[in-house]
Amino acid sequence: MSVLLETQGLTKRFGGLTAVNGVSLTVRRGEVLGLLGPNGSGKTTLMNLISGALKSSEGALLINGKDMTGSAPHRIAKAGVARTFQLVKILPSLTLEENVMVPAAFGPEGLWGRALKVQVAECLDMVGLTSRAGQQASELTYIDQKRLELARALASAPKLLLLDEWLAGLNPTELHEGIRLIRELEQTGITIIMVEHIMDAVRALCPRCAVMNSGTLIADGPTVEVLSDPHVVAAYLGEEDA
Ligand SMILES: Nc1ncnc2c1ncn2[C@@H]1O[C@H](COP(=O)(O)OP(=O)(O)OP(=O)(O)O)[C@@H](O)[C@H]1O
Repeated sequence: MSVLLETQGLTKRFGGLTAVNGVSLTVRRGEVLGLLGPNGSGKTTLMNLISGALKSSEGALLINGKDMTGSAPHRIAKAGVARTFQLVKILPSLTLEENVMVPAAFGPEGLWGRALKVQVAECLDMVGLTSRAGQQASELTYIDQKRLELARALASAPKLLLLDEWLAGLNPTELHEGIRLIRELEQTGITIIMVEHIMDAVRALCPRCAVMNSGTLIADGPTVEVLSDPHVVAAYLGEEDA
C-alpha cells in the first residue's frame, strides 16, 4: 500500500499552548486509523491541520507525496481530503438531495448535470438515505443527520476521510448501524482517520491506532497492542473505555 498522508513534525501553537507538538504520522492508502487520546490532547487540532482549517506553526503535511503545508482548505479538498465535524454541519432548510448537491457541485469535483445527479444518488445510497432524498434535513433523527453529513463528505469523492467522533451520541442500536456503515465505506478502498472515544468501535473498525496526549503522539501501532499497552490504558484510555 502506498503512502497517502504524511505529517512530519507537525506542530500547532495557540499563543503559549502547544496543542499539537511535533506529530509525525504516516497513513497508507486503504488504512483505517483510529486517533485516540483524552479530551484536549490535540486530536481535533491535528484533524484541522490535515484538512487545512488551521495552518501549522511548524512541520510539513504531504498528501499523495505532494507538499501541502500551509495550503488552503479548498486546495487540500482538491487533493482528496474530506471531513465530518464533531458537531454535525448540515443545511436544515434544504432537502437531503440538495444538501449533498451543494458540496458535489461547489466542491473540488465541480459536478453538474447528469454527473451531479448520479453522484448525489450514489452518496445518499452509500449512507442508506435514498428513500428520503426529497425530505427536508431538519426532519431527520440524529443518526440520519450524521448519515447525511457523511454523504456530504463523500460528495467530493475523497481519498482520505476524516471522521471526528462521528459515532458519538448514538444509542447502542445506532452505534451498531454506524459501525456497519463505516465498514462498508472501508470496503470501497477509502482511507479513513477516525477520532473516536468509543473503544468497542475502535476495536471493530481500526486495525491500527495512534494515541495523543498533551499534543504529542505517545503510541502508534496495531490496535490490540496499543490498547493493551499498560501506559496507554492507565494514563489515557481507562476512564474513556465504553
Ligand atoms: N482555536 C483555539 N485557540 C486556542 N486554543 C485551542 C484552540 N483549539 C484548541 N485549543 C486548545 O488546544 C488543545 C487541544 O484541543 P483539541 O480540541 O485539539 O483536543 P481534542 O483531543 O480534540 O479534545 P476532545 O477529545 O475534547 O475533542 C486544548 O487545550 C484546547 O483548549
